[in-house]
Amino acid sequence: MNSRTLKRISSVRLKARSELKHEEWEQHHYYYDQNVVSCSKNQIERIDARNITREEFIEKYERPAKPVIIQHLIDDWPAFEKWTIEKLGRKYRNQRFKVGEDDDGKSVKLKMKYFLDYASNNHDDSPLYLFESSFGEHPKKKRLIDDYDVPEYFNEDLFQLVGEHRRPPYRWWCIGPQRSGTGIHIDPLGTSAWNALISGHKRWCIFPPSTPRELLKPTSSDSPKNKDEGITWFKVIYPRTQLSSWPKQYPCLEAVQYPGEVIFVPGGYWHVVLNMDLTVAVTQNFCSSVNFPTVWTRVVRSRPKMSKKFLERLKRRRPDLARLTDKIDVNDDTGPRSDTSSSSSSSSSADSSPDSTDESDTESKPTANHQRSFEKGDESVVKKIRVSEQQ
Ligand SMILES: O=C(O)CCC(=O)C(=O)O
Ligand SMILES: [Fe+2]
Repeated sequence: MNSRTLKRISSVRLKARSELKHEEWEQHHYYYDQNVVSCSKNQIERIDARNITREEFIEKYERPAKPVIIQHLIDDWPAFEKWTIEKLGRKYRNQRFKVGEDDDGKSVKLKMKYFLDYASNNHDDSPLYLFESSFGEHPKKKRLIDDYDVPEYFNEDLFQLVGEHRRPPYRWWCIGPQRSGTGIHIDPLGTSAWNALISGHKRWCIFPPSTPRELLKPTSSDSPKNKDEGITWFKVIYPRTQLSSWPKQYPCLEAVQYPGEVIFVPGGYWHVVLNMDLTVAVTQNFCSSVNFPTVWTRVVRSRPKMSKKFLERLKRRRPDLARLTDKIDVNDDTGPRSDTSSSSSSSSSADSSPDSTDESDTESKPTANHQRSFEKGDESVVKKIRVSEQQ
């Protein structure tokens, strides 16, 4: 790393992971372990988008909530030419991108030129991950939007109805150094996701929604300072999933995602990701008419203000779904869960007035580097929900 990069990285590391001392970034020597960034499993079904219509995809994969890797869905994206590391380094050289959050939940940003130097030249156990959701609102960074299109399979996007400024964050542009990743989680608000890989390789493990979180989540005793990192999961939990004693009803679906492939993660599924080499990807979460009942329940509970606006817009634009909300019991807990319930009591006291404010504004995608704030925000949301349920 060049000395300017080193200087910027030291400062960013301190802000993004204040719990780690300088030498602790490399304490496990994962850089020297090729095993964790290798994988020969291929347990997620693959399909070829050229032979499957949107309607077939919805009936065969989205409605039955089947994780699947889709080939040839994004072959015509300009991103394959535009998002090479060299071109990104030139076009966005001095633009600052989010690589984490500080202890107050504020974005920690780094210029592209420093991040790319760091990405290819660090020995960190779980490197910083560039994970940017606000590129659409930025004069220069918004050019990224021209380089891809939402695939037809996923083009129903009901949160659009509430407006760009009111809707929860929904798209992330990501550059992941080797060994960076996303710890085990379920995506927010019951939404489903697609994740399109432009370059590099991602190792995925996916588990059914019913899998108990206690089985899947590393604890502080597993790894005091790194329990939420993707690589920690692969080191600590993954080996257990491969034993004959692992419960058969919670199968681990493991696969490598190759460049050009899109993975579909249905709402409610647990997933964990490790970047096996330097990756460039874009991912979006969505609410469609298929996952609407679950998402509606989650929105009413954790974003009451937004749910009112959403219903108002649905009445005009999707009266069928607006009518459906009358039949959904938002207190019914049998539906897919979130990964929010926790025995941890680390969150500060949350007030119990779910109708006065939306509670989960802090709920976001749990990248390794902002997982802590996701947990914090989420914890308080859960507490508030529990309080409101008891009332
Ligand atoms: O690191 C990744 O590519 C996975 C991201 C993910 O699952 C998420 O953002 O919810
Ligand atoms: Fe996710």
